[in-house]
Amino acid sequence: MKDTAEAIVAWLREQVEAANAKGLVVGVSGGLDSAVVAHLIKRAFPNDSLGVMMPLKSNPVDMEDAGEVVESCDLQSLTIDLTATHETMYSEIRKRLGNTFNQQNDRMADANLRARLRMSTLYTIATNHHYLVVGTDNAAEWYMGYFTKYGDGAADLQPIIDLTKTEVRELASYLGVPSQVVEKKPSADLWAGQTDEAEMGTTYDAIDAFLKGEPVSEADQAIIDKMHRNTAHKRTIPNQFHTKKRKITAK
Ligand SMILES: Nc1ncnc2c1ncn2[C@@H]1O[C@H](COP(=O)(O)OP(=O)(O)OC[C@H]2O[C@@H]([n+]3cccc(C(=O)O)c3)[C@H](O)[C@@H]2O)[C@@H](O)[C@H]1O
Ligand SMILES: Nc1ncnc2c1ncn2[C@@H]1O[C@H](COP(=O)(O)OP(=O)(O)OP(=O)(O)O)[C@@H](O)[C@H]1O
Ligand SMILES: [Mg+2]
Repeated sequence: MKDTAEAIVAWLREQVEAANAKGLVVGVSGGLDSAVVAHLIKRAFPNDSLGVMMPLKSNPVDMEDAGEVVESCDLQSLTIDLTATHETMYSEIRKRLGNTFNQQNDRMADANLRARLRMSTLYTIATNHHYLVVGTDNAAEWYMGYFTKYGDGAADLQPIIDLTKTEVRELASYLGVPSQVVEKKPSADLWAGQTDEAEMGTTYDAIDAFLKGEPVSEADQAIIDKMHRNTAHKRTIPNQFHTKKRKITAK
């Protein structure tokens, strides 16, 4: 894992230099993926890296773990509680939707707004510091489209996107991420009790096996194929309509 860590750190430095930026910022949730990215950005930019904790009715244990993550790599950090912001915005939207508000989609709409408020917060800070926003998607999440479009899926750089969840865990141990975070069940923490595997209906072991070209059960394969197909739109730029009448071509 030493080579992997060093290669990612070198790449992060190159990317920041190429963008004429000064450093890097990441959201730190107390989960595994952001813990790894927190350690990597600290290694890349010891004096120009920042971790942002953004509780939003979050499980207090996760925010305690996030605190231990930034301590474990001595990353500069700040906490911005988004609970009140989210409540104000979501209740205003609900009120204005009136009787067109769809109760069935309530939980997901609420959840995705959380991810997009975190994204907006990180970009506001990035602009302030002239930093780039670092994403935390791993290969399994990316392939499955298991992220909020323009929420946690939105970032300037994606340093761990070709690592399986197992590899992310190995890298975390190598980097010195606190053991309770390395061992924690992956969760988006967008609602109480949420876990990635329960929501997706398959396991990271199965997704990782599939990504490595190993056989998986028919049931797992069907879920993986379906989620990948249904989320193709998240991995591309938006479909564009081009009128042929005008001579402007913006690529
Ligand atoms: N074919 C298509 N072409 C173009 N756009 C299309 C589309 N189908 C949907 N869309 C658009 O995409 C939207 C749906 O996508 P999106 O908004 O992402 O929402 P969606 O995929 O429905 O939900 C996000 C999923 O990611 C999970 N998540 C989110 C955040 C963090 C984490 C984590 O692991 O920490 C996990 C979350 O639990 C949930 O399962 C639609 O509302 C629509 O606007
Ligand atoms: N409370 C939070 N504070 C700051 N950032 C957050 C918070 N919740 C989510 N995020 C950001 O959203 C990203 C996506 O969450 P996700 O759950 O996939 O990753 P994780 O929590 O780091 O790891 P795991 O998938 O193992 O739970 C996080 O990596 C982090 O950057
Ligand atoms: Mg998480």
